[in-house]
Amino acid sequence: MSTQRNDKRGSGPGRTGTGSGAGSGTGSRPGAGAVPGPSTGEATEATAKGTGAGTGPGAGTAGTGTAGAGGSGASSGAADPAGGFSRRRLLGTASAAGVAGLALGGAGGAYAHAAAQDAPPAPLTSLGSAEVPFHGAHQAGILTPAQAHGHLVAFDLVPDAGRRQAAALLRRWSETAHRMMRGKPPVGGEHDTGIALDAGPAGLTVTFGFGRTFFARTGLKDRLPAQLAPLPDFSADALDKKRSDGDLWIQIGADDALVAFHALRALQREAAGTARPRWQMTGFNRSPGATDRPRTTRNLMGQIDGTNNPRPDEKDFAERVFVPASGQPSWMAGGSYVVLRRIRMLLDEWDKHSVGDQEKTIGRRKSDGSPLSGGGEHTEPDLDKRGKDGSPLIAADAHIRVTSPDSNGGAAMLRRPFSYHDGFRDDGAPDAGLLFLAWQADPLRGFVPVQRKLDRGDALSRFLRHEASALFAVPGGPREGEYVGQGLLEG
Ligand SMILES: C=CC1=C(C)c2cc3[nH]c(cc4nc(cc5[nH]c(cc1n2)c(C)c5CCC(=O)O)C(CCC(=O)O)=C4C)c(C)c3C=C
Ligand SMILES: [Fe+2]
Repeated sequence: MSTQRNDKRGSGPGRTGTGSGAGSGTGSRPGAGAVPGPSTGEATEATAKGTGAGTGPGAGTAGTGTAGAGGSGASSGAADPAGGFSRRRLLGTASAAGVAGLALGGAGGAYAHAAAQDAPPAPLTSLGSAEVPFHGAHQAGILTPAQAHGHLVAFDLVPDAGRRQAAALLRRWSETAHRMMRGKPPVGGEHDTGIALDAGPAGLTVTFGFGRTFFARTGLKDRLPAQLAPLPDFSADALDKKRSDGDLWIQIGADDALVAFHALRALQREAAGTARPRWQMTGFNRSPGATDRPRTTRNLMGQIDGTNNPRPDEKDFAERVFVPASGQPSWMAGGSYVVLRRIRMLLDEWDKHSVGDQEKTIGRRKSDGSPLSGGGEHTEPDLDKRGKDGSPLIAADAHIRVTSPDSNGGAAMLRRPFSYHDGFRDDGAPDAGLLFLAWQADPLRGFVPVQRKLDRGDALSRFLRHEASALFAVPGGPREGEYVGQGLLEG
């Protein structure tokens, strides 16, 4: 089904992904190179403009299928050419059902009924139909441009679940992730509430990881990677242990909020009896198409954030981000280690400062992200350049100086964060900030040395509070017929 969808619309750059040996979900970014991360969020929309999104497949399905009436219809809809069931086709059959007098209820129902009669079945937009491959050298959701909606959720195995139960869970989860990333309902569709029934996969990615505690609980201590050693304590940490760590981790991203929640709900349901949610965080990024052209996203402090991420076209990119094929342990080949930090921003404090002060704090202009040493957003910052008064244009404590690989023995990481806002605190301040996600081949050559420096005090840290922390081993992408982590659990 989904292949057909992409074929008809053209599979140009964006979240249709390259699916090449380079790994799954490598969207490329028109006009700005294949830069992963927040900056690429608009690639899909930019692609849509040039790919004739109007030629929708399945446009003639209305009235031909079995109307999957009601909530569980996702599992009883029209068969697609690949032998599965497609929400896209169900959109057509639902229209037919409406004409046949299905109770839709209320004004919305009346509107839907009229719309179903008047309009030909509308094709999904390119945003809805964007599909990221599940299989590949790397799991999807690392190189994939960061989506507009994200959920991060950690699970702990229940006391009597061991290696066998964990393997069965990863097999179930992988199958469901694979299905949903193609716009199909999850495994066990009879229990599915059809939350995203009318939508395509909308760039859905599901990424799985293993925490340090998983290995003791499953008798796999001999396979624990050295890279999962606990992160050091940082002096400014104020970590909530209940929202930190975990045996298992899932990152979900999609450009539609219902698609993202649907995946979260399905995966949580499938964990029942084997693992319990430990914590969950919800985040967001700019929506594809919100800007005039693909632009690097902004964080909640208003800064352009993601400019100087390592790029896949750089020669040392793969070795910085991914465990090599010959790396140890062997089950982590093609994998990566992700550090999560929930970082609250002191926005009320931040807002009191002038734009000039805010720019000095980072070392870049707020308007266009250009470094204070001159040039445009993508000009390399000149850390040696001085102003007329002899002082460095990028201050000694500016965030980009303190975090730059040049200041940290080459340490680098791929940042792919989500913003979050969870209401207001007792003092009235927003509980908002960054779900900071850093991907690297080894945290000791990525996050750790840089955070040690930040902990000693850069200008930005005054406005930040690290409130939760976790580190997970994220294995390479599965091959066809495999589940994520099979090399660990069965190797
Ligand atoms: C330990 C690593 C890092 C943490 C924690 C971190 C938090 C954090 N950063 C911003 C905003 C920006 N960061 C920028 C650049 C940047 N940040 C890190 C690392 C951490 N940031 C690195 C390695 C870099 C790149 C440095 C370089 O090579 O130039 C920028 C500038 C634009 C960009 O390149 O992305 C901003 C803005 C926030 C708000 C934050 C915590 C909430
Ligand atoms: Fe940063």
